Amino acid sequence: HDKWEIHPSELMILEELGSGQFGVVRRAKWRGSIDTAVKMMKVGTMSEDDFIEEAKVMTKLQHPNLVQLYGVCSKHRPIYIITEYMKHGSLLNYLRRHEQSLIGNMGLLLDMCIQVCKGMSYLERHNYIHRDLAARNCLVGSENTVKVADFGLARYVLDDQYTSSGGTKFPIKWAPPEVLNYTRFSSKSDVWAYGVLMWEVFTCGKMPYGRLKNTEVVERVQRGIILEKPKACAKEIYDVMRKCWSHGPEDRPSFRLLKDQLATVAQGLTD
Ligand SMILES: Cn1cc(-c2ccnc(-n3ncc4cc(C(C)(C)C)cc(F)c4c3=O)c2CO)cc(Nc2ccncn2)c1=O
Repeated sequence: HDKWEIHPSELMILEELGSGQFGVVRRAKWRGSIDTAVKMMKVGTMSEDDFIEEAKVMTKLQHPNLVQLYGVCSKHRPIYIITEYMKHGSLLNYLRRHEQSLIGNMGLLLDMCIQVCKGMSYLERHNYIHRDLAARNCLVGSENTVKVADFGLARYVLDDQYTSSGGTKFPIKWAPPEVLNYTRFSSKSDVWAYGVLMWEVFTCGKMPYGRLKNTEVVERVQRGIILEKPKACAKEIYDVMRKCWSHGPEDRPSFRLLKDQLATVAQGLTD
């Protein structure tokens, strides 16, 4: 019996949580009491057999700052992907909705960044690359817990508008030079994206580079022009962001190092 295979009869499907490029995601109760989110994968949007194979690995990735994959319903189409439920939805929407109460609270904003860093440090330790880290792909639960979601799923997207760096859906604004030029993903390209996520957090959900077109952003990133310091951000926090945007991946800190650096900054805030 495959542990990661969930029988649909164990799910009581409830309200819709949203719909992305993969189809609808709904809240569900699993085995009567466990709150879950169920992705009902629109056929043709993802290479399902490859994903189902990978799901066995993903269910083993367990950390307080990763949205837990509980399992899949893979015996029918569409397949279902069942994960942990996070009641406040995406970090991006949370930042935008709570800007007034968040903007002055540097300690809370920094804590959100540190939680994401812890989840990413765990993935880094397991040689697992996210490939689309951004505030929109993190989720907020009770007591301001923040978790990284949908890690690794980018590999199974079939839409080449999303997968190719020239595509209209490619996350250009979160991509470092080596990804823009050679789609060379690594934990260090996740670190670049993490720097942009920190910028999103300290601007309470602004769009990086404003309304600049993707071509203009590519040009700037390749010339070494980086995002400006957000007003609500202390200089030593911006210094950490800038290190994440080092042109060469080898000059960027690891998530492991970032975790220690941010903890030191957080300590400095409370002293
Ligand atoms: C687990 N989970 C998922 C979602 C939820 C809902 C709709 N779309 C998504 N998304 N969002 C983004 C997304 C992105 C990808 C990439 C491959 C990285 C491009 C792949 C996905 F499969 C998704 C997905 O399914 C999510 C994120 O997986 C919402 C939750 N919660 C709430 C609560 C209140 N209001 C709204 N959502 C929740 O707890």
